[in-house]
Amino acid sequence: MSAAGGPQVRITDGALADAASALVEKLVGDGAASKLSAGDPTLWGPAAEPEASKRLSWVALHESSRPLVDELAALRRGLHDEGVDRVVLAGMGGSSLAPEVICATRSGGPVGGDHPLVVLDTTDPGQVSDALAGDLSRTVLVVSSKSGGTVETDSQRRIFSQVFEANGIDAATRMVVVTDPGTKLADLAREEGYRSLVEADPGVGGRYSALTAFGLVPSALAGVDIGELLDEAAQAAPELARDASDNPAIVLAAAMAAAHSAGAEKVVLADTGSGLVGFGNWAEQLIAESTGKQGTGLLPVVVEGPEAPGFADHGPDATAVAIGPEGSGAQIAVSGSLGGQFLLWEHAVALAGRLLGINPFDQPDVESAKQATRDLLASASDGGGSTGSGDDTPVLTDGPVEVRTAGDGSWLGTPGTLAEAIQALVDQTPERGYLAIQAYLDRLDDASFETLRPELAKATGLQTTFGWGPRFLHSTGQYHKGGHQNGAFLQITGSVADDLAIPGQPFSFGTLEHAQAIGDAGVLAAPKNGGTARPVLRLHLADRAAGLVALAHAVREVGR
Ligand SMILES: O=P(O)(O)OC[C@H]1O[C@H](O)[C@H](O)[C@@H](O)[C@@H]1O
Repeated sequence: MSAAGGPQVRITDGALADAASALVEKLVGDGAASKLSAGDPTLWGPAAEPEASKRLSWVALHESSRPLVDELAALRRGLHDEGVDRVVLAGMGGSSLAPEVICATRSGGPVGGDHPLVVLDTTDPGQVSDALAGDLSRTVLVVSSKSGGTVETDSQRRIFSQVFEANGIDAATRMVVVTDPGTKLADLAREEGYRSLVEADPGVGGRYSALTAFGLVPSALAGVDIGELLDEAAQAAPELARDASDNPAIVLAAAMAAAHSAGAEKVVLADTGSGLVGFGNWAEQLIAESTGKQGTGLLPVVVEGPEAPGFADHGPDATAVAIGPEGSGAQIAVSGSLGGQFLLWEHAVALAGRLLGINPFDQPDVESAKQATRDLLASASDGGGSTGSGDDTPVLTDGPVEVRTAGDGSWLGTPGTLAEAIQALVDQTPERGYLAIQAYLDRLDDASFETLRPELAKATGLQTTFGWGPRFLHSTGQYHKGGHQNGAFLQITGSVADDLAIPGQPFSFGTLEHAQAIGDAGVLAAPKNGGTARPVLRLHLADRAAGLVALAHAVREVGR
């Protein structure tokens, strides 16, 4: 039995438990759990070994991150002594998802609470402006990037720096950098004399970095007791290292892999009262980016709760996973403390990678969308501002919504209305496929767009994901491009009322956001590995609020 208080995994579906048992025994027999906990890089085969040998330090972070507890407490005290207590985090994917969950969970909710953290993981000009409009006299900017070269993070740093100075604040005193040793960002932090440079453990990839400086620096500055978080992980670690059939990581890995073998590649995640806030948004990067490659993988579908469409009523292509107590409809229930669940899911996904036969530490398709964006920006600055092919004539304009496709859009035909266009996309979705809504908007001011996910899932019976762009590019984007090629994509962009220049760059935030959307749409639509092109419907909203109303009405007319 698992130790009391440690993470727990229960397969509540008898057929799935039976199917998983052979894989449980295989992992136990291979000694996979103890090898993983000892940092053995051979578990994923010879091709993955070079990468794996640089990516396994996360198994011991509950010990190696300890020195950060006192170091960060001192940094926080220094800032507080100067009245600086508003923490803004500039970072994408693995550099922001964990601290967002940590701060929201320890505050008891996503907004406000005892440990507020403003997470800036966007290029949407409105959302960037709102972050800049807070009380700058009390603000510290944590600039987090493992590679040190992520364009969103660099752009956010540039504009904060400019606006601090414009307000008479010495920007260098308000910048805390988290990055790997030797990056350009580390050099910059030294040259500019930034307040603090925290070099992270380079032996940990972004999505496994919750308990490195990437997860801990913003959380500690926001006042979270990070020692307690490490204690929770330390309590779970011995459980996860056991080569035993009740090791929760083995059970979870075996269940996900057995479901995958049976054709259920979607993992539907619903919180059933775990007390963890937004945990699914962290887990989805770990699952999607680790497994979604070479035309295979597990697609995480984060839903609003156990009553949401796609959870209890899912079809044979999905497995319902409760984060929290098991409830009706769940086939797997996962519970435990926040630190314990971080470590549990990391172990389980790494072990599932072994069972699926993929390397869980690379992300081979993420770069393609970044390159497409760079190409578009380069042609825009040559050609005077337009982002090129993305500004082509709409196939249809229905009220506030302009309708376009990407790649070979012949599947769309000549729709007469927005509803007909969405219906055409749904009709293109393969049997057991999925729909992905990708909204390049302001995830705070435009939060109501999230209601489109359950509406579309209900109307079509298809598993449906929702991602905010460009945030999802660093999370589920790998799966959408490299995983099972059975997705259909509904991309939404919106008009920008007040664009913002990016200091020192030839493009603005609005241009960058637009180029990211068009760049990714082109990559999604392009046929991969000899496969066929995938449908991408691009909707541009000339008016965001009116566009949402039009979309909501259109979705109600859709069916399957
Ligand atoms: O931390 P950074 O180097 O800025 O990277 C942020 C994110 O960028 C990419 O999209 C990777 O695929 C992610 O795994 C990573 O978390």
